[in-house]
Amino acid sequence: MHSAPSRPGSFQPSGPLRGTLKVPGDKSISHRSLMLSALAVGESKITGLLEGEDVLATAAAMRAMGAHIERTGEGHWTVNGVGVGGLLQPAGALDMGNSGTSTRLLMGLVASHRLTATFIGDASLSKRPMGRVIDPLSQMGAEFTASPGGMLPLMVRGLVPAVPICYRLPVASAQVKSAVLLAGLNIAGITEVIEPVPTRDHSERMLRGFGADLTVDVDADGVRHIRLMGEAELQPQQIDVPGDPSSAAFFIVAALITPGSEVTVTHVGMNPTRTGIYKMLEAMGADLTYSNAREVGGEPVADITARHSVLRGIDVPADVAPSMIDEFPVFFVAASMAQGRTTTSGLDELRVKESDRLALMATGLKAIGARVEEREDGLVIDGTGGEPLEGGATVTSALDHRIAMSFAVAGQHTYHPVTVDDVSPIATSFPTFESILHILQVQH
Ligand SMILES: O=C(O)C1=C[C@@H](OP(=O)(O)O)[C@@H](O)[C@H](O)C1
Ligand SMILES: C=C(OP(=O)(O)O)C(=O)O
Repeated sequence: MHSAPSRPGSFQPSGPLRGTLKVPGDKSISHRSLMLSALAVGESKITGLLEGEDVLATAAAMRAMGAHIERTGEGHWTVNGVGVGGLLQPAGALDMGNSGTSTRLLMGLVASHRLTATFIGDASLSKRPMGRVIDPLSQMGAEFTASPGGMLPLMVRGLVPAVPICYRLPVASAQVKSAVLLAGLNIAGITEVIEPVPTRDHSERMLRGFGADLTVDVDADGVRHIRLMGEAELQPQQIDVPGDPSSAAFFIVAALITPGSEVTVTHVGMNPTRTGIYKMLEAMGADLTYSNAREVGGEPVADITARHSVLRGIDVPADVAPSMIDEFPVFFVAASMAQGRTTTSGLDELRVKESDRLALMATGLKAIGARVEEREDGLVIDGTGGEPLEGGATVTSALDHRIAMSFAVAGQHTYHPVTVDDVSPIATSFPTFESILHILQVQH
């Protein structure tokens, strides 16, 4: 799916960043809205859908399994679903491109349907661990033939009727949680996921919104017990997808590090399981203000304004990690220009994303003059105190959109341009990133 040719990008400061912008729809919510709409009987309408390559991979897969999915305008999509249990045998392999979320959630859906599906992906996705979903889905009765190390390409043979399980997550992962819950939709009885560390809860919110019988209880130790009653009947919905807080974070950090900047991002999802980046930036002294707080389709939303701020280094508590898991690359950029030391830990998961994000960020930041120590589970960064970084180097993005965008942001406050060897992966989650950055640069 990530088929755009490789293309380098050069980023350099052009003075303050100014303006008001909207970022595309939330990637996690976009995937889920297509999947659940495809499992409802009748017509759902989605607005604000992210039209990035990852979400288009999900749309193509749901079509291949029988859903009628149509784009009716920019971000406007109509889905006629097949009903829970109604997915059909796809004719060919499902190409997941670069998208871990598509792969793991769809493996869950397929696991409890009477069909066999082969999942393939790009070079990055083919190195990512799928054992974490193969384990619980095998307990439910699905059969897997995977490449060595539990990787793609892999084949799933679903089972009907499959077996409901109670599964305690061994790793803090919303994708694993969601895979088990989505499998549970077509299994009689209660499927339970025990979540010791909270992760993004979009699946729970949206399953309930579609009419599933799902409860969440938090026990005395703060552990979440999520129970879903199977053989659910989902009702079609109208979904307005909020702007992606992970995408917004790039422009918020760009404004914070670039002197004279003031940027407002409107309609940003403020689900507390996603806002760790904003809390940590505020702890560093960031001037952020929130306005127009409201609720859209069961998710909190607000406008965020960021003004240039001299940030102070902090110790990021390890338990904040899940609520900012995709924002660490750009957070490291902010830390590299802060006053004093920033320490992060508990970030082993960053090594199994689209790239090894700890290694790539440490190498790239050092190449452009930052002081970074790479530890096994985090980075320790001594910032410049608000001074620009040196720049003047080419960094590697390794099929990782967030690495590419993070270095584009770093290039807003350097003495010499920052070159990213390949910016094409940005299209997986944020196809309009470069054009928005350009607009902010020229609106002085
Ligand atoms: O469920 C989701 O939509 C996602 C969960 C996270 O992955 P993990 O579940 O692997 O932590 C995140 O990194 C990814 O971008 C999207
Ligand atoms: C990790 C990410 O996505 P995925 O797992 O869906 O590839 C991401 O978008 O940063």
